[in-house]
Amino acid sequence: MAEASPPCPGQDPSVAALLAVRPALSMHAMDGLVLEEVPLNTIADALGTPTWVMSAGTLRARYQRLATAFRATGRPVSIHFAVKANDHLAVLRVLAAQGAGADVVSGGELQRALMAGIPAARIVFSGVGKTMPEMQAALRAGIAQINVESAEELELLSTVAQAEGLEAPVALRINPDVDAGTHAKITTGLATNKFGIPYNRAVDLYAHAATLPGIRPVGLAMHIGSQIVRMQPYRTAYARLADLVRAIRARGLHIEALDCGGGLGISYRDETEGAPEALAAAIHGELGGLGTRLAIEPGRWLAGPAGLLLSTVILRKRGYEGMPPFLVLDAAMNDLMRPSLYDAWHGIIPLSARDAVAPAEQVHVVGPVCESGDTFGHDRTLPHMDAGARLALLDCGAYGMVMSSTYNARPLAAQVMVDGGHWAVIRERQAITELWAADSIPPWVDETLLPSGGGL
Ligand SMILES: Cc1ncc(COP(=O)(O)O)c(C=O)c1O
Ligand SMILES: N[C@@H](CCCC[NH3+])C(=O)O
Repeated sequence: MAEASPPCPGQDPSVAALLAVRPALSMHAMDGLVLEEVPLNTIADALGTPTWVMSAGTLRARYQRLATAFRATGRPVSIHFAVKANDHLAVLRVLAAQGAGADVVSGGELQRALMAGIPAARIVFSGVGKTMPEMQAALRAGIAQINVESAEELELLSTVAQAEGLEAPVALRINPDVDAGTHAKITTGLATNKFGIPYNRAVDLYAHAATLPGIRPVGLAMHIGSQIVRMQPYRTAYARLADLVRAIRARGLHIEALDCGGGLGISYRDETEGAPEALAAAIHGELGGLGTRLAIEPGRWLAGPAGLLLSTVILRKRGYEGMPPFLVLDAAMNDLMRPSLYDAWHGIIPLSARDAVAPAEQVHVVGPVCESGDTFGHDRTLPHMDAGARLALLDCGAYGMVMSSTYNARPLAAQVMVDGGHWAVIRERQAITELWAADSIPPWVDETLLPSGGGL
């Protein structure tokens, strides 16, 4: 439940502490907060706020650290970026150029991954409710593997594959009933979660899969949750996976692939980040001797620290006497949903060097949406900021812009990618007219407007 624990007032990491562990960010006297080599004020001046910013250099560096950690074990894994974390084509292209494949959970994500240039042979398809058209699209594209999450889905896939005259390479996603020790809303490997096939039914279902027309069972998959920073849950889950491989082989069945899922956590506040080297050791230790191909599906660890959300303080609002003031931002829960949904903590750094060294004070940081849950943090200790001050919300590269909505008729924010000293808009701010462009008023709705006469 790491993220659910409320931050202790007065104990937030300082700006200097946040910067110390984020190598792509630095504070400069004149330019203020700089990402790679680009002053973030330059972007905010040009585009306004709220605006998302992704660092291509950070994506590459993190991919390389992950790949290197696994190569060092002598058993490289195939890395499938979890597209749900950030599905922007530019992000996918940067990772694809490093060698990443993709883990997709919908027909839309499959199309995005293909559009970004990720080869079908490097795509796996997870998800608890794939539709027949989605299965059809995956088979026609010739993706590497479909991770099947139930006996019912297996039957459906067999029907689709036969109709297509194709064979589906299948891994059964197992629910190991292991507590990943993460927030209740982002755990996926417990018996009470909807994901995966009960552990004790896996071997029989694998044997059954081998008899189904159109199905070629190739392996097993597992994903126990997200924002996992301790290795023990992984080790327990992978030990169960190894038991299943041995049991499947004892039945004389062929198994060649293990997908170890994603979930590696990052340091939002002051948690110790999940180390790729430790994950590689856990996978190597539990599964390395089985002679199968190995894959992982990281999302947050690769993309989270690569993204920021720039925002401006609309106003400082005084509350009751003796209570902290409210900093009302122009970003809101419709942009970054994680704090409202999971009580998630995101670091906040002013863009101006002068603001960054202002005396610290306690504030509530909120958005303008009409929900009390529209908050980025209660009792946060931040350098004093006045109306008009700009700031960056940190570690928003995963599950940030992909979870945005237009609630309260707020257009989706612009997106930028930074690479060294370059920056470019990678998605324009949504125009307000796009919000109702697909609306229509049925002809049977009375179109005659009452003459104004009443009203306020
Ligand atoms: C099947 C599957 N794989 C991979 C991921 C990526 O998880 P994370 O972003 O925590 O690495 C998820 C999301 O939790 C998932 O559901
Ligand atoms: N969206 C979640 C994680 C869920 C991962 C997908 N199963 C987050 O922001 O942390």
